[in-house]
Amino acid sequence: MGDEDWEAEIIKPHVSSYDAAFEKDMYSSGANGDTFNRTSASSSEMDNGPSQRDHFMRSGFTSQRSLRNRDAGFSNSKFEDGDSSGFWKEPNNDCEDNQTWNRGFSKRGGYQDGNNPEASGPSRRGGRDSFRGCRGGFGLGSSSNEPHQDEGSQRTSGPFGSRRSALRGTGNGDTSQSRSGGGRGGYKGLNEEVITGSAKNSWKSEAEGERGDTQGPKVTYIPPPPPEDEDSIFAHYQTGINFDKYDTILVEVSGQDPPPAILTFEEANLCQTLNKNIAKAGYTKLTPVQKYSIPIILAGRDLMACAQTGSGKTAAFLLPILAHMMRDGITASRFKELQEPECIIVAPTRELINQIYLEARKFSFGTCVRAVVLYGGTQLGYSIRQIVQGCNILCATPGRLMDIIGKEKIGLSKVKYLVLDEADRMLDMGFGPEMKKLIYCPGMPSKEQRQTLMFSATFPEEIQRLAAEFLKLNYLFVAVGQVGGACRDVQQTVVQVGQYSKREKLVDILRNTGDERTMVFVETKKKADFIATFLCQEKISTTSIHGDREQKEREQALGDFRCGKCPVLVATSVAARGLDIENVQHVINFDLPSAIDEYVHRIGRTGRCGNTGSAISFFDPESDNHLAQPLVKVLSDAQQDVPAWLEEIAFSTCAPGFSGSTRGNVFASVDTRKGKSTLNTVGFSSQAPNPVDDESWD
Ligand SMILES: Nc1ncnc2c1ncn2[C@@H]1O[C@H](COP(=O)(O)OP(=O)(O)OP(=O)(O)O)[C@@H](O)[C@H]1O
Repeated sequence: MGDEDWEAEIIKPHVSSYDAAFEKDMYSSGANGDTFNRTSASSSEMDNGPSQRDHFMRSGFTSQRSLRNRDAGFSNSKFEDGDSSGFWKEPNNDCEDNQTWNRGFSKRGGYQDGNNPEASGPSRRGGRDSFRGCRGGFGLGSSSNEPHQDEGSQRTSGPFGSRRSALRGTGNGDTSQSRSGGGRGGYKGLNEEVITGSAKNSWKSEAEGERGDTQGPKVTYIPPPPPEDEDSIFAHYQTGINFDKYDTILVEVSGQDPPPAILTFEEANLCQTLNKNIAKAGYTKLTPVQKYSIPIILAGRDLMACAQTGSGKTAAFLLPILAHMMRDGITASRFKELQEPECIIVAPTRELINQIYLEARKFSFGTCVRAVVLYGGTQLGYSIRQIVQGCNILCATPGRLMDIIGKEKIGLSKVKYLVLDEADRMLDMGFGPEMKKLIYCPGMPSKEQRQTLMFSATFPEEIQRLAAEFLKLNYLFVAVGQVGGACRDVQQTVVQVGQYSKREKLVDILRNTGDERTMVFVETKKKADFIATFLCQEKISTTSIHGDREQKEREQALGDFRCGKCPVLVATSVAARGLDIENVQHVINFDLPSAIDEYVHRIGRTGRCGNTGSAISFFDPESDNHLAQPLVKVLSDAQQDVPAWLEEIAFSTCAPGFSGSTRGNVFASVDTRKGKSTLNTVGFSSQAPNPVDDESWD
């Protein structure tokens, strides 16, 4: 869309780009309405490997004692006698010893002990689950070739993987979107998403070829409004049996003069409306990150907070910000041409920022604080229409945010709070430049004049150092448990599976999990389509989410997964961070990510808020050896069984400084201001995701 168009679009009614004929094609006749391209993954294509059965399928997986003991569903004999059709076969040497045993790494002790804006505005309603519609499954692009054939070469072999900076334009925001067909990279448009290629070295030519193409089809998608009824707004899932165990996790606060933690919501002294909303949301007890972060933010301090996945970081920043806004009053008015939000929240993906927005809307319910969300893949005019109606809390993905700033639809001079959720991702090579642009935008208050808050479950040291540019010198660092550690409520299992055996194993697992919600992570968009297609062919109701799907499809896929219509969601790393979906019981890493922090985020889609979950990861020694050491560390720190074979690989690929023994090092403080940490950082990402990862981000 050209610059000249958006004004008109504000006035004109819009229909989305949705094409009924296309939908009919794409959403027909699969298992449970799922669609797949029957010609694209024909059995002949899939069944052209060696025909011998993989030894591992007979004996390896079932020898995982912990798995069998803890989750009978996974230790079914199906692993021993799966059918032989339709799979690539793997020579039988991909699992010599799959026994799980402890060698001093696991079971090392338990948890460580450790104006009066209120009610004056129009009420806004909606719900946390804005993703409506449980219609079709997924539409698929062509995936006629086995994807791994062009992916293997992209896997990283070094500890930090190969890195590539994201290429972003600075255009007008409405973008051309490619479908996944043809397996091309995911050029998604200016500013919103990275330009990538699915084949080695292809990104460059694609970037050059498409960068100047701002004339692609208009993005006209307007997301459905979130539900407006109070029940939907405050819908929530129950905290799990381990919620109270959060209290035993050791918390360390570093930096000068931190305010004391609070123990109860009452101690936070929030206004009545906020307290009501907290109660309606079902929150009765603070999580550790909330106990420490809320008073720090209320005291006006800058903060970098690291706490495990699913432990309530969103409310930890939203509640004190809202409390301040209620106390200080707000200035935005729906009648102003230029909206000047007091708070800007950025997050790396569209679905995550939408989720944060819904949380902001929930907690600000019944107040005159108005939250707005902007993200790519939606009509720019629609974004602008949202803003001009009044905007106090602006939740945005970086690309769309910079577009809107460029259009002078928001002013930055009133910004008091800048929040970077998934901050390590927001500061890496992919988004870092955009974030720097943001803080140096004309009008943006300097770091001395604003409060900057960063949250994540992982905080590589290099990223912490980069963060200093955004934060006041005396910022506080809150570490809940092990920085970068996995949530202990997720039972982690790593199994050795060769590339060619993965699909068979996946199907076996999914047949056992049945309708239990399961997220399957793969490394590339093309593979996500391929695996989703394959699962549908296997009559497993599946949908997929990745950066090549149109936004409407992404939201629909998430909606279908949330409501259980499609209990299996195949995803790239676009869904790895932040997504809070009720009842996700299993995460399967069909492909391991190239960096361990990504692993921590992925498995954190289950086991949230004190609930338990399981994660199974397929470890392919051909491509994943670089992850062995950090994986051993993450498993042992989370008191999980470490397979002997994984330890062997970890020791054999031992980097200087890796002791193997992490005993006694359950909690390592890694506020970089305190000097070099004891954490071994091999395999921890410090910059950007590798080219395969970042193709899916926006
Ligand atoms: N004090 C609380 N009491 C009950 N539920 C809570 C509390 N705090 C947060 N929750 C709920 O816990 C779930 C996880 O919270 P949230 O999404 O903020 O986690 P997170 O730490 O940001 O996770 P991630 O690292 O994956 O982004 C949400 O459903 C949220 O509503």
